[in-house]
Amino acid sequence: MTQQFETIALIGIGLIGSSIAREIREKQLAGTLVISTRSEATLARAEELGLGDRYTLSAADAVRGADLVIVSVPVGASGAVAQEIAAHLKPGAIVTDVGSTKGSVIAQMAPHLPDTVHFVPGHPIAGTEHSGPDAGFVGLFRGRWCILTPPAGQDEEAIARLRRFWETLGSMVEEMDAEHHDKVLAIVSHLPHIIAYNIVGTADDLEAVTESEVIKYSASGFRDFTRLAASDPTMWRDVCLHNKDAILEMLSRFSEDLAYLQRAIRWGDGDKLFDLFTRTRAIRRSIIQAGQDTAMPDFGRHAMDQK
Ligand SMILES: NC(=O)C1=CN([C@@H]2O[C@H](COP(=O)(O)OP(=O)(O)OC[C@H]3O[C@@H](n4cnc5c(N)ncnc54)[C@H](O)[C@@H]3O)[C@@H](O)[C@H]2O)C=CC1
Ligand SMILES: O=C(O)C(=O)Cc1ccc(O)cc1
Repeated sequence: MTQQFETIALIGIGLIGSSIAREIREKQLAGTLVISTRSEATLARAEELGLGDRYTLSAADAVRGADLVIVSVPVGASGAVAQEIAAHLKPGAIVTDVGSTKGSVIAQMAPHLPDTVHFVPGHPIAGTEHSGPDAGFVGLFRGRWCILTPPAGQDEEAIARLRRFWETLGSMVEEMDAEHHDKVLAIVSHLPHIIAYNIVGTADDLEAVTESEVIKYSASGFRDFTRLAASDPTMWRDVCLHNKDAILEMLSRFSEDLAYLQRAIRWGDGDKLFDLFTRTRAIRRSIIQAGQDTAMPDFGRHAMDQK
């Protein structure tokens, strides 16, 4: 493959950062790949794994001379990273991130970044419940969406270069505004994780009563929840704190619908239950039939946007 950037700096080398690093190396997308993270042990591990060409604990040092800077840290740390790198960025550099929330990352980073760089926030909708540099792998982004949320008026060439980068990693790229991103992701990604954390927590509380039955009889439905509930606590604490409004809005809709379901069960209203379960089964089947089980569902932009 052809080199796309002379120097790429990766700040943060966990699941996402190290997956990107492996792709860059395999596809030879950078002349030089510089890796930075704040923990000495993680940086040493990245070096052992041979993920980059140069390693440094200083994010400021890492971005000097870089044409593309990718920030891959928990969203709550993005402001501090932006502040640290701002004065050392090369004019004309593209600065991006991979954070699961976009409004908050933009609010934290943009005020620090100089006008001489192109800020194009991004979010690959691909991941696992694992974290750290060992968890990454080539192919994570293949066939997955990557959403870019550039501010209005951002340099088109910078957006096009970043789009091409993600497409080279196998992603399908879509652009949308940060507010819409945060609402869509609240329902398709953030709520499922919160519900998983909650149901596993509830089962854990019940375990005192049922002894070890929760583990013993856990069927695949419960096991699926435990996978999501094993996701990184720092990352998901930050997602909850940094997409608060959209998550609370979706949680309140969810609670209303759950109360409807609860009432149907209480009053033995089998028709209501059957109708809902039939509708949801059709949604799953249509996704599978269209071969789009990796695609972002179109939840209807207008419905999502109205409060
Ligand atoms: N895990 C997932 O499935 C996905 C995560 N994301 C987003 O990607 C970002 C990174 O997540 P993961 O790679 O999963 O996390 P991770 O926990 O595997 O890695 C985070 C990395 O950031 C470093 N770090 C933490 N605070 C830092 C700071 N202040 N300065 C410099 N480095 C710092 C850690 O040492 C580690 O190298 C998060 O913003 C997350 O929301 C996006 C898509 C999927
Ligand atoms: O592990 C899973 O099922 C995920 O949902 C991964 C994931 C987690 C966070 C994101 O922002 C995007 C994807």
